Amino acid sequence: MPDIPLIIGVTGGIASGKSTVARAFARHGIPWVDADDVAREVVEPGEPALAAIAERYGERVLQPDGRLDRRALREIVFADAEERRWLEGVTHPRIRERLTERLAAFRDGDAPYALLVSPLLFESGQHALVDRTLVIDVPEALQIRRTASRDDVDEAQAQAIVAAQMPRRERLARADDVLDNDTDEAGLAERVADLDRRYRALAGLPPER
Ligand SMILES: CC(C)(COP(=O)(O)OP(=O)(O)OC[C@H]1O[C@@H](n2cnc3c(N)ncnc32)[C@H](O)[C@@H]1O)[C@@H](O)C(=O)NCCC(=O)NCCS
Ligand SMILES: Nc1ncnc2c1ncn2[C@@H]1O[C@H](COP(=O)(O)OP(=O)(O)OP(=O)(O)O)[C@@H](O)[C@H]1O
Repeated sequence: MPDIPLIIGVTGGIASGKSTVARAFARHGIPWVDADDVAREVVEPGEPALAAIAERYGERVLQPDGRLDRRALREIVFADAEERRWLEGVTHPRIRERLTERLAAFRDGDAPYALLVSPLLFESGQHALVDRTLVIDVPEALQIRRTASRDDVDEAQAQAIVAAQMPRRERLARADDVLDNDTDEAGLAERVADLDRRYRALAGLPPER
């Protein structure tokens, strides 16, 4: 029997649909923490990670008000793997520390299970924080299309971000569960409802009434 509540690690490449899936689970009363949100918190003004980034790259990665210019940093780190590894070295330990705190609060709470949503669950070792993993899977062409239509990135940069992440096949091989998101939002909601029933059973709870 796992700890109650169970923590499910939800992962998938950029624009695979993780946030959309998390919102669908929220409709079943399931809370989540998103590693991308926590990654933003650790580079807020006053945080040591932002000071380290400013020291390495200077003014060109800061906005006039002193906040991080995310687009400028994105262009640096997705063009150069060494810079990306440096940035991860500065941010990931801090992200992990905060995720650990948030997950501990979920374990003390009364939800049947909770989600850790992270694009780099396997790459960053965050999978050690969860009991079970769910991979959101989409074909690469659809992933690139959804990235380019949602974010202010062109197709070449979307490709570079995908190339910086774990290959689809490897991620699938490591998954406990897979949610195929090559569907519309209604189809996605049905797949989430099935998983919710499964996770409640795994947590030793009756289905939602
Ligand atoms: C490079 C940064 C400034 C770009 O910011 P931006 O607002 O443009 O993008 P955002 O943070 O919303 O990330 C969008 C997507 O990019 C991908 N991504 C982000 N960081 C990485 C990385 N280090 N390696 C591979 N993919 C990444 C993820 O799929 C993520 O969902 C930012 O992503 C960052 O600080 N990354 C390092 C921290 C990190 O690894 N975050 C991922 C969650 S642990
Ligand atoms: N089943 C679906 N049908 C149609 N559009 C979808 C579906 N799932 C996701 N999308 C769209 O694809 C885009 C990416 O989805 P979402 O933001 O949930 O992905 P994500 O994995 O959280 O992305 P990231 O980690 O890059 O922030 C969004 O514009 C979303 O509305």
